Amino acid sequence: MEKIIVRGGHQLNGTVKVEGAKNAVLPVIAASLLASEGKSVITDVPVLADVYTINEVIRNLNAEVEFNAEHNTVVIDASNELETEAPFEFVRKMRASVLVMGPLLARYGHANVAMPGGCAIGSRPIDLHLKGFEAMGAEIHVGNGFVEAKVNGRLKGAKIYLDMPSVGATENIMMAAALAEGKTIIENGAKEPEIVDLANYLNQMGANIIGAGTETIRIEGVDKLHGAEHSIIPDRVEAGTFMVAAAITGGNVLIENAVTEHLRSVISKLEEMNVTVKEEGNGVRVIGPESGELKSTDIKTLPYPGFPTDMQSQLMALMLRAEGTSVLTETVFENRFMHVEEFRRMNAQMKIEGRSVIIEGASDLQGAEVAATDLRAAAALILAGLAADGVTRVTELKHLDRGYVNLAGKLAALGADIERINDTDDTVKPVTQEETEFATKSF
Ligand SMILES: CC(=O)N[C@H]1[C@@H](OP(=O)(O)OP(=O)(O)OC[C@H]2O[C@@H](n3ccc(=O)[nH]c3=O)[C@H](O)[C@@H]2O)O[C@H](CO)[C@@H](O)[C@@H]1O
Ligand SMILES: C=C(OP(=O)(O)O)C(=O)O
Repeated sequence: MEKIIVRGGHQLNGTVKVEGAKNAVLPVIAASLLASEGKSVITDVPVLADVYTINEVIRNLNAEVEFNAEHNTVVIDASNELETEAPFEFVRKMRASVLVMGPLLARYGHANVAMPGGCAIGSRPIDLHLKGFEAMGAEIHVGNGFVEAKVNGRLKGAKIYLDMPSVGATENIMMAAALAEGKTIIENGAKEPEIVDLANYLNQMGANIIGAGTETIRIEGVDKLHGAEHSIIPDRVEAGTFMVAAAITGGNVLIENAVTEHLRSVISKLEEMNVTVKEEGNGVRVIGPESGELKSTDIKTLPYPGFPTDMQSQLMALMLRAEGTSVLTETVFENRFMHVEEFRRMNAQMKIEGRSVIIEGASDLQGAEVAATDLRAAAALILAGLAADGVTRVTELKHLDRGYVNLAGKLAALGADIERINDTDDTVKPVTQEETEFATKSF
């Protein structure tokens, strides 16, 4: 079994570079299905399991995809006639596969995608995506584990109010509306930087979208879209994870490519906790306080620009080491506290009360064998391990590989005592880019 082994107590120092954002590249690759002519060239693509999965999804739909992992580039030619069915084997691995629905429906008037189902962080329905398609004239049929959307002729532009600013629904509707007849207005849309990145890519493809990044997005449908070149924005969650790694070890780390504008809410909480954060060059320098000087704080997760749910478990790890009582409230997903039990195995003093976790710090964290319950929980357990006494072993690394490129290797380069091992052959080896690629290819 693959494990990450962390021996805590080492300060992190040096420079680390952030990859392209997972949550930006997945919709961008899905959007490439809208191009009935020309090739798309996507750069700054992170080498992640989820990227291999979305590439497989669109290959299966008959798009041509070349992933040059060494150069972080994906070239997509979707000018062939495409299939319109995405089976469960892909959607099960990665919920973002549902993002092919908007493009297929808009281009072919038909999409049949396996129902994503719930996952470890919540039930995650797609009702808002479907309501949007219906408002544009699609008929929706749910049965036999699939959700099918059909329209006679083209989708028609519509005014769509989202009950909540769902990232995926905003993306799916924006992609569908790009090729619809007439104007679509999305109200109460998600404002995440990844939405802006997708809109920029769609506009490069010939779409006419304004207002992305605000709650009202206006899309004037066009008849055709073509391939385009696009580079993916840096991953704000990976950047935030390294910020916590520096803070929790009392280290001093320059995080290159971190976009401070995308990280305001995280930076503000780190500063409240007595962590120093300074913009430097094209990144951010994070300096953790001396041991015993981290201060407690309260955090509530919210849609952007509020505090991101994808940084909740990492900040929870930091709160464990802060003096005093911290309260962390999760409002985006109803069940994103599975990591609490794992932290408790590391001697964390905390309890769940409804949608909040009350943390009594500073806990004397002890190394333990812990299992990652989802992607960000995997990172958070590693972060806790950096500050724990003794050896922490983190298992269930398939979650980690979905969203972090070589996290163990990057932390080791900053001075952490960390390695990734495979128990079955007992060889202890550092994680290289090639190994990550190899491991993720077989997913
Ligand atoms: C690939 C990707 O970009 N994933 C991100 C995306 O997920 P994702 O796009 O799935 O997240 P959403 O913003 O859609 O979900 C937010 C909340 O809305 C609910 N909801 C969503 C859609 C819907 O039709 N009905 C409904 O009730 C969800 O169950 C959840 O409680 O945004 C989340 C919230 O920032 C992040 O944690 C994920 O990392
Ligand atoms: C929840 C996440 O991703 P996904 O929506 O792909 O599950 C995440 O990136 O933390």
